[in-house]
Amino acid sequence: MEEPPTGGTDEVTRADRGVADDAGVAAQAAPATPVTPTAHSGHVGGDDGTVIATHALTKRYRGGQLAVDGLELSVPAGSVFGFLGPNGSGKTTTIRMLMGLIEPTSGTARVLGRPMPKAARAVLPHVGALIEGPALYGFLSGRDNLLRYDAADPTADPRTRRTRVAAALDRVGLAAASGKKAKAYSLGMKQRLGLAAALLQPRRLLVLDEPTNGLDPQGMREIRSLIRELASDGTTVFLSSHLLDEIEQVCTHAAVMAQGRLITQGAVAELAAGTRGRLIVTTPDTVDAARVLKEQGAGDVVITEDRVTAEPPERDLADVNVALVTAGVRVRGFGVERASLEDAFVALTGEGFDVAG
Ligand SMILES: Nc1ncnc2c1ncn2[C@@H]1O[C@H](COP(=O)(O)OP(=O)(O)OP(=O)(O)O)[C@@H](O)[C@H]1O
Repeated sequence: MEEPPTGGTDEVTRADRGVADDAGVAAQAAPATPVTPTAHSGHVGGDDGTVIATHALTKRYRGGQLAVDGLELSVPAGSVFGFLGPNGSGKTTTIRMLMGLIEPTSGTARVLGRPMPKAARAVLPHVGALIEGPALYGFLSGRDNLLRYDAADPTADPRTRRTRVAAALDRVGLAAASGKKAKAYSLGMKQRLGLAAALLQPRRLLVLDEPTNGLDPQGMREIRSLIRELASDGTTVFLSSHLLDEIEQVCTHAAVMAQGRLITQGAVAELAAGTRGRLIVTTPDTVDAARVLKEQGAGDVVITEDRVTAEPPERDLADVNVALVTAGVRVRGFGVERASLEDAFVALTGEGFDVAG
């Protein structure tokens, strides 16, 4: 498919995006993209229990970069779905296609049961999005920023605007700071204000692109607990992240991307369970223990201080323990650590998970 004729960019439209900013606040994709539903918008579906479904979704940028390659994504309703991958693996490109901001080169994407970008006008009012940081006016207070967002939504009743804005501020814990100028907000507060904008209307789906990026640990915890709260109300949350532990902490489901391709997807517990954990032996006799473990068929034996870790051999681990003790190794601890999503990623790709920004 040809690129859309939008003045040399890959954008379908920038009409709904934020603009002015006097305080260096990221003025990029608008959260809670307000779009007028069309006469033929009708019912927005996705009733097969899948909120996002893509088929062979592919994006090749003009420069030739294959950013997303044949993606088959399936996001169940009610899930907190983590879209995980190192920087540059194609997450943002995928999200931009899902939100109808750019056209796929080939393949299809359905959001809430409708094709994107074709049905964007019908679908987007049901979707709250926070992409690449919220677009805020730094010289306006948090509350006034939200009032502007709400006013930009032609479906929002002006008579209930103030109540709606107050409720959204309260929801994200910004009620007390709502009179402060947005430029005085911390990064975490700006993210929360972006989330508040996405929550002005009831949403069936929230799409959050790296919502904790750049936040300090406290800010990360706050946003994560907010996401959990939102999900407990039944809203499906689709969030991208390059942080494995974030996905493990927050998400029920995940898809793992690497170099534009889907590596795996499914319930987080099952993704990790499919991978064997590591055998951990705690002992003062690490060198002997490492030798015995190798003799017993263990792979990737690593010594760290008083621990030897290894890929468990195929045999009964009770026999491995007996072999250690028989060889005179004083075993203080012996067990298999549950596999993490990172172990699963490494097992699937044969590579470490590069989180370098
Ligand atoms: N507008 C563009 N034009 C050309 N190439 C692009 C464009 N946007 C992204 N890319 C390239 O496409 C690939 C995927 O980028 P994308 O931003 O989708 O990845 P990502 O997983 O979201 O990474 P990050 O977390 O760093 O944003 C990268 O190699 C990137 O350089």
